[in-house]
Amino acid sequence: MTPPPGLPTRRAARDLIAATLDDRRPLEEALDALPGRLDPRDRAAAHRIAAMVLRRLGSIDEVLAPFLRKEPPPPARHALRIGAAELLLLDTPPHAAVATAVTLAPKAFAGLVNAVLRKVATEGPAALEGLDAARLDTPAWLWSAWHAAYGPAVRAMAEAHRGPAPLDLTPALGAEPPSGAETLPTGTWRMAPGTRVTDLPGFAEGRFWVQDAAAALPAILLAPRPGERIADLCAAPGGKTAQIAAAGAEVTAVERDAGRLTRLAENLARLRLPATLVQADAAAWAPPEPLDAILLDAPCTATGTIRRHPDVAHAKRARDVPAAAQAQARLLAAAARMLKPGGRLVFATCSLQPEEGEAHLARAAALGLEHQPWTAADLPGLPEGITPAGCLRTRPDFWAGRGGMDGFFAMRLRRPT
Ligand SMILES: C[S@@+](CC[C@H](N)C(=O)[O-])C[C@H]1O[C@@H](n2cnc3c(N)ncnc32)[C@H](O)[C@@H]1O
Repeated sequence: MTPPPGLPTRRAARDLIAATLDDRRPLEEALDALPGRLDPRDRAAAHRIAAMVLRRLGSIDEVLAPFLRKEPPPPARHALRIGAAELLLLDTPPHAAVATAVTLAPKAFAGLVNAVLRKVATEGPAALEGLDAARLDTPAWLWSAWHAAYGPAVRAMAEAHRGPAPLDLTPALGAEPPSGAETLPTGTWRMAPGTRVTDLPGFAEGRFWVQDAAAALPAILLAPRPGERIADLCAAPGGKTAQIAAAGAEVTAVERDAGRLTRLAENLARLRLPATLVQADAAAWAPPEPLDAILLDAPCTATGTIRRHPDVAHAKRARDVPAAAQAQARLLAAAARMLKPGGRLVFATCSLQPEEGEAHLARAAALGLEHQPWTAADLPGLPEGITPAGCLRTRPDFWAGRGGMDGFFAMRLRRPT
């Protein structure tokens, strides 16, 4: 049996939870901010604990509720959450889980944390079993929005968020999959959750890049052709730029954030793929001449990525959706002006909210763009991903038995000749 993680791990886990829940910072950013001296294994273990707390927050708080007479301050609450997650969900030996959570709590709350976690150790498993976890672990506004959009499938969607996501890779042309990879029907290589991409043979040589199976679909459906002039708007970290460049098109990647554009440049250098890089607001940028095609992967609430980023469920609020949709509409209008007559545009978001997906069909029509629906034949590996209206709509519960996929929306538009 692997020894339970120690105190530095739990301290780091608490810092990650506090950063995401109290300061509403992205988990990835909080991970980057952990002390550099932290051992990589401690860092990975802290990430695992924090991700579990964030995935199962509603259930964990519900199990704790009967043992708390009043709300403890956040540092004590987070120590309790970590202890409960370890006791109930992470198979940590009870004495280790309780003892480290007690040390983690502010001194004045050590007794409370000790008493509550001892009760959780004995009564918690049965209490957890009786809960409606899918519902409790999904913020209420997301549950109702998804229920309105997808009906009873909301339950399977919520259940898909319960476990860690696999590592998905898009292969470079002619590359062979690493051992242990499952090749999915749409061409993605899938590795077990927790696989470190940098440890895989072929990583440094640029034989693949990290990209969720669903995130690979918009560029596949754009069907870039050699020699076409294509802009990838909102491009970093560059998964879709790489797909377009690998198809032989002349791609210009437009990204507003300088740091993220640097990451995109590093990724393309590793993959030995060419692209013109532009740091600009895509809504204000104009190409030197009208384009054959555009991929607009617009910034969004990212509610389709909760299985990879459990912090998103807690960071976003209902009011973020109309704000994101408005920014997307502005980018869509700008993109429409960049196309040559007959040029095509794939608009995509990794959101499950229809306001950031299907609702843009009407906006596109108002801009004078024609919708060019896809059919199931355009996506042979995943016919269920094409809606009756001819858009791409994936959900986290698709391919549930194989590890799921991100929620994505995409539609294809054409500027009339
Ligand atoms: C959803 S991510 C794009 C993922 C990327 N297409 C890929 O496949 O790797 C959105 C990106 O858009 C960038 N962004 C947001 N607003 C932008 C704007 N107005 N102009 C250009 N880039 C923008 C963000 O910095 C972020 O890197």
